[in-house]
Amino acid sequence: MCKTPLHSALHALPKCEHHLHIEGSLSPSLLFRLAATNNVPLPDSTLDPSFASISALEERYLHFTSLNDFLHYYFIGMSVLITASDFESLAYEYFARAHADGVLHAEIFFDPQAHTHRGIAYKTVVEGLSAAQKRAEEEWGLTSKLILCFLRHMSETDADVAYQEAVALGHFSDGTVAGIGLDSSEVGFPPEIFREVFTDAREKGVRRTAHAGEEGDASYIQRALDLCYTERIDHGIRLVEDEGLLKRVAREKTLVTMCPLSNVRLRCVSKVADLPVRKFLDEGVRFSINSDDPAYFGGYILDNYCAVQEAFGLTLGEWKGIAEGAIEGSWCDDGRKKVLLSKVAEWAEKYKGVA
Ligand SMILES: Nc1ncnc2[nH]cnc12
Ligand SMILES: [Zn+2]
Repeated sequence: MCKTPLHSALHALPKCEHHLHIEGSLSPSLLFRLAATNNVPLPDSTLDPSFASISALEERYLHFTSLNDFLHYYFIGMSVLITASDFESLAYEYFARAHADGVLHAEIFFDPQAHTHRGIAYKTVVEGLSAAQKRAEEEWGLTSKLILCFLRHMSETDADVAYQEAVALGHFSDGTVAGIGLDSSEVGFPPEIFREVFTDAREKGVRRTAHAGEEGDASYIQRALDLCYTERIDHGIRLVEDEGLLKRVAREKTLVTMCPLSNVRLRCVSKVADLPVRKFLDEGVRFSINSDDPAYFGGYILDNYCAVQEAFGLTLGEWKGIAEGAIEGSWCDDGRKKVLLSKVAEWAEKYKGVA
């Protein structure tokens, strides 16, 4: 339990999560269990002692030095996911945890190329994730969307193969997949490499987002917006380096999906208090708070909310505004948004006077 006196109010606050890599919710214990069940060899622990035990791997996750250092473990980790049922269990466990943290709507990333390149069919991945989404909605009323992410360290041709597979299966037109995103190593892989696929997505009415301004400078954000027509920016913390761009993002109400604990673990900032939360609030930048890869970064969404509260001491009114902005920036329909907004209003009424 975190130390903030607002803990129960933050717990009860109706939340939307927009920045969650489902493969990043694979805990070391599940990783070892699936490696054994599926007979997937893990790296030799004489070469990398992190793989000697669950606790050794957990300990290693405390010391990432950069995004690329983390990605090395992230891609090894997901190699244990083989069957549709593995993907279903992974996503169902994430939804259970998100529900317990007060998430009512989640938009989750998946990395199809990381699976197809090791022989796991795109259809297998989506079948498992969709089954979990259905169960989460039936059991808890937790609505969700899938966002197909392209790995930016791979070519645009490779991204297009993944994209065309989803198009051919009708996954964008039938709503199985709501949108596309861009993740993996940022610096040296600017968004415009993928402009053709993003342009096609825009023409087809497919929603678009991209990681930008995590390790890359503010120009990555500007290029994602102008050359890939992204409607959201994932991370976006380096927006503060370009005052004009920041004002534009505020004016255009572009949602920035922040991930505080991730930014500290990957050393983008040294502490949560160094993130531009106060600046974004003062300038009217719309943002949500998210967990990114919770099994790797030491916390799920509520831990991230609490970390922000401990660092910035926000008021209930400010949290209400953040929650409303997160709903407005979601990709669910207007009916669902209305329901979510009314729950935030009920929350504000219930907790008024607490702080
Ligand atoms: N924080 C992050 N940045 C870029 N790519 C990712 N893939 C998973 N987590 C990521
Ligand atoms: Zn991310």
